[in-house]
Amino acid sequence: MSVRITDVREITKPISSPIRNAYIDFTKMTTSLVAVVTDVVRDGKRVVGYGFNSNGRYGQGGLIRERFASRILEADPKSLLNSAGDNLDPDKVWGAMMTNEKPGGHGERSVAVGTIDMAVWDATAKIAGKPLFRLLAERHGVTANPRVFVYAAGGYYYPGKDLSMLRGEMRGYLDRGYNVVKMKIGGAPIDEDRTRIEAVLKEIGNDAQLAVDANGRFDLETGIAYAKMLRDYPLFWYEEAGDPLDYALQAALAEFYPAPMATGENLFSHQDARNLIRYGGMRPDRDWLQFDCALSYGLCEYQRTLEVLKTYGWSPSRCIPHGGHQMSLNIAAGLGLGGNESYPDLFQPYGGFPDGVRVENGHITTPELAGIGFEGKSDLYKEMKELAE
Ligand SMILES: O=C([O-])CC(=O)C(=O)O
Ligand SMILES: [Mg+2]
Repeated sequence: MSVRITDVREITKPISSPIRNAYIDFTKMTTSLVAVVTDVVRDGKRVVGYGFNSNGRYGQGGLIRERFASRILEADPKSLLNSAGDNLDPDKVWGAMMTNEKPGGHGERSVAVGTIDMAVWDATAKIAGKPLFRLLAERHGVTANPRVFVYAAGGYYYPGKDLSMLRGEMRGYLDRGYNVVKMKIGGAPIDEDRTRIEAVLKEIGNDAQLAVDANGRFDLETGIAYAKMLRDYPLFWYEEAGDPLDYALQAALAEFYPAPMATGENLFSHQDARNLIRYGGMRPDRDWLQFDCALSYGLCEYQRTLEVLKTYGWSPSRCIPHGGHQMSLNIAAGLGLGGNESYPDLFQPYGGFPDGVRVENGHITTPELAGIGFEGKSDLYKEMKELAE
């Protein structure tokens, strides 16, 4: 039986909206949708793996076409297979993509590779005829747990959005079964943010907890001023206060903020993750790590990141990835992460869960669909099929 990647396709799609966080607006946001086409047939259908990058970084069509897709297509097909020769070996495909790439400078390249890597894992699990989370658990010798904690991310700044709209948005998440919600801070003066936080806390009462996200906006002084304000409230976490690479700032904040903090969505390699753990003063008993494989060289690299964390005594259960995609849902269910982000009202059709999956008590149950499960989400699969089937 032949197993061969016959094509790697990319199309850049808009995921734009008028929302704004403390650093960027999303009026021009895009994503790369990628298809890895194979010559394998399962259940009478050609196996195609799909991937896309999560929000925050833009589509990567240029890099994908100029370097990463062509390296896969130019490689000896046998060099991309597992030792039995009956499936792709994602690490080998990853190695082919990264040929002649120097170390360091992890940025847009990591998004391009992460997007293709998602499609390669989707194809690999489909060829194996299993949900990706089951495949991952088997490979790591652990027990999968399809029940995954998810929280609702939103609370963006938005033209004309007043406190009652913010409260209504949060109430909507509670109505849909979430018990942790997240809102943006740092895009308004601190007193206004305090008022926004108090309004949301009043709305959610004891039904849910609130996390806040500054999107890397603060210098040390502002980060500390916010820490002093935020510690008056029982927050779920204080996220990405300062620049993602300013580990000293992150470490200094711990002196002013004893409650949980979260960061990592803008760290794109296991080396950067290691620096955060070495120098960022993150506390393994309470803090959260948000590395997002779709932005950071994919699951091949994410597994190396988890190894780094293990070396430093961190449990995978402290990881709740950024991005709200089904790929991280599978990693959470397969490898015991602490949960996954979700954007109930944003970045559609890319975010979210397969049709019919409901949030109950802040958890979902990952369905038993082959691959990542994109075929179970009809609006998303419609766009995917247009690219490759
Ligand atoms: O607003 C964004 O860039 C997304 C983000 O930080 C998050 O989901 O944590
Ligand atoms: Mg964030």
